[in-house]
Amino acid sequence: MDEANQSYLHPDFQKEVERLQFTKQYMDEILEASQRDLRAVQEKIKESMANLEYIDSSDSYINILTNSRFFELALNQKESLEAVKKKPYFARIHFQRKGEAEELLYIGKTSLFHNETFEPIIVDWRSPVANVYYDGRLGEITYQVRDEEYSGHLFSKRQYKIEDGQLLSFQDVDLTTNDELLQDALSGKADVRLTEIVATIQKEQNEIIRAHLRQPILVQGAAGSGKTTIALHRISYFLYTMGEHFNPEQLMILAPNKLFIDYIGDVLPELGVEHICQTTYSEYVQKATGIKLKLQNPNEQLEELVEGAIDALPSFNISKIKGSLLYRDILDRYIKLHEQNLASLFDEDVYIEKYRIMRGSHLKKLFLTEFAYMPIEKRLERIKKVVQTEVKRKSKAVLSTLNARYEEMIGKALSGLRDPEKRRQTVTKFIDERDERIPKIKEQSKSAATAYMRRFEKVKIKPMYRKLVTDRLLLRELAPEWTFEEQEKFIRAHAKEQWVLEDLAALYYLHAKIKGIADQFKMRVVFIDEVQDYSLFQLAALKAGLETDMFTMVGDLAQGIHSYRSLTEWSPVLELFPRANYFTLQKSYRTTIEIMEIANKILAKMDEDLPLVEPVVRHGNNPTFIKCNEFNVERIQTIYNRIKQNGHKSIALICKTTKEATDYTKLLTNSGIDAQMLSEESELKGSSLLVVPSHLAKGLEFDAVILAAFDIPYFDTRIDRKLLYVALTRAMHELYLVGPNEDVFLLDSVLKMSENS
Ligand SMILES: Nc1ncnc2c1ncn2[C@@H]1O[C@H](COP(=O)(O)OP(=O)(O)OP(=O)(O)O)[C@@H](O)[C@H]1O
Repeated sequence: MDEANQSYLHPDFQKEVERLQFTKQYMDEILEASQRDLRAVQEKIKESMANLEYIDSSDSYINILTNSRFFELALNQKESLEAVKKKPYFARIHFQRKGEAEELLYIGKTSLFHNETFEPIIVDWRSPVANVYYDGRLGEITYQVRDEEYSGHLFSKRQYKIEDGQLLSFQDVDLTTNDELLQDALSGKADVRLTEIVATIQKEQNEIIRAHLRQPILVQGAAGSGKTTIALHRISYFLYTMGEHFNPEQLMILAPNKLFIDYIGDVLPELGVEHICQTTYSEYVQKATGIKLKLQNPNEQLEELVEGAIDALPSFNISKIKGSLLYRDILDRYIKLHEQNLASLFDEDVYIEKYRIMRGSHLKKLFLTEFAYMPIEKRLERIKKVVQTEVKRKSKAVLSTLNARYEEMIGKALSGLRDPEKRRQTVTKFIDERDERIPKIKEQSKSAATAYMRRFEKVKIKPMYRKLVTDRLLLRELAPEWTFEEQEKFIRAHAKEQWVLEDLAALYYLHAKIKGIADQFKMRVVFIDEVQDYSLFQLAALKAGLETDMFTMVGDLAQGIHSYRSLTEWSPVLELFPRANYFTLQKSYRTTIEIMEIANKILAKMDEDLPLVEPVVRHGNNPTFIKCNEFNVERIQTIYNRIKQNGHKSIALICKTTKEATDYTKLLTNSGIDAQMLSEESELKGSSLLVVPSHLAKGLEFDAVILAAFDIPYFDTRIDRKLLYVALTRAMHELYLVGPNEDVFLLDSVLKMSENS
């Protein structure tokens, strides 16, 4: 029997039970107190936090109070509080900070402090000292709090299994012990959606979660290495550490599709993250630019390629070109041209009546130089303000000079002209002239700026872009790198007005450079999952529009099924983000050793030189090949039932294309099987057999996967190898391959044959 299972025999067991009891009781007290007298408790907590800076990262009472989320929960959400009460902490460290007394710190999902003794009852997993738990080593250690280094001694780490508020067992861990909590977490997971992993975050994952928050990061991580999970934990850590200084609405996660947002939907609230923006690139761009587009299905092209086993794409591949930095350069030239056209309109000066108020050349200089850091139309708005101010100031001067001059002329006429009739006539003439000019000047001064600026018409981005892709002469001027034939091909491809995903970066970039991104869409921090499916220009456009490089990007080149239009290597991304820290993750936490062995065979066939994935030690059934010449509902049902009997809940039938998925779903449902075809708009339900086109399976995971290939086998092409690899790596526990032979899965006879075959 292992240590954890006999922990009730441990001399500390009773003490640990009492500690849990005490914690829960204290939580109840806080809950009651918070409801009784909110203000008084707040004050007390403020006082008591004053000396605990090194435990939480906060630098003020207010922050500490914010960090004590437990208290907030107590105030607002009884339900969440109950959830925390069921499992107040998952680990304990026995730690001595240099120069301080030894402490036992209990680590949980939220912090809780004693408001009289000032002692931490639970320390938040995101707090600096909790890093000691994740960092791995026992003995002398150091940790950082706001760039300052602290040192101390870590005597022991203990992990707890607590369920429904009851202590089941605990285990002391060091580097030599098998991480039981992790094993448990990996084998017992049967959720359709992703979950939080705070209790079992591994050292290399922790390094990414806590990597410098003011620097971009790029992670190349194997399938199932926890990229998505880590990105979400980093968001939680980021918001916790930034505290009130950061508005969560300015943080954006970009996910591949709506389905994926649903898939990760549970984790963020579990991690105390709220109000952040979760969207897709396409949705974000359309909102930020205010341009509504009917986009062609971005997977159509992929499906055409995989159905036809097309491997060699033309060298002038429009999708790829639209994602390149050369395309950005072409747009830059286009913007420059537009800028020059506008600049030439400044050749005229600003006048009121015959008085020159401002020189056009000065305004032109403002436009092209001083204000050049702003988007074009923002510059024009600023220039209008400059003109308005100047008109106001100068028109006052003009008026007072004119008034004075007329006064003088009238005075001279009165005193200098002897003939009364002539005097009267002259004076009247001056008065009439003055009375006519002055109001006119006043009137003109009100509208002079607007009248001058009228020549600068605002552009509409969509037609402006459409002109670029359809106007031969313009393209000749702006894309001299392309041959005549390439230019013609490009123009022909756009004869019909059709919008594709690849146009979004261009539209966003034009909008950003000409109109600027409105504040509510100006995210300060961006998290991108599946970043290998982005083009360099998509990333560059976003970076330019948001004017920040604060991106956390995670992806896997081995899963780059859209590489015909997106990234194939990381080096250009690192050039685009020169401040970025680059990390790699090689271990897979999702799949069993047996499944990973098969997936690694496909990985080894890829052109990219990616190292094989190391599965975390966890065994399962051998993947099974079931020979079947055509799709057979009964066979699928037998496998489905077998998997269910094995106790697994989330089960997917992965097909190569959408068409196959649609056909098979029909066949299954017609035979009374509860099958649901997944689409980008679906909501995830765990109860049925999910039929999933391979491209849509990316990012998701299932207890068991049945991979079917009949009509369209996986070809030995670049894209198909990746699609197949994605499909194989979705399975956590069981994998079945159903098809006429193993070749359709690019495998030779390495699989165990099913007894039923
Ligand atoms: N430290 C951990 N403790 C427990 N479970 C973990 C840990 N790390 C990852 N996992 C689990 O491994 C699975 C894979 O994680 P995740 O989906 O985040 O990986 P990924 O790298 O994004 O995968 P993919 O690239 O294939 O989409 C999830 O079930 C996650 O909960």
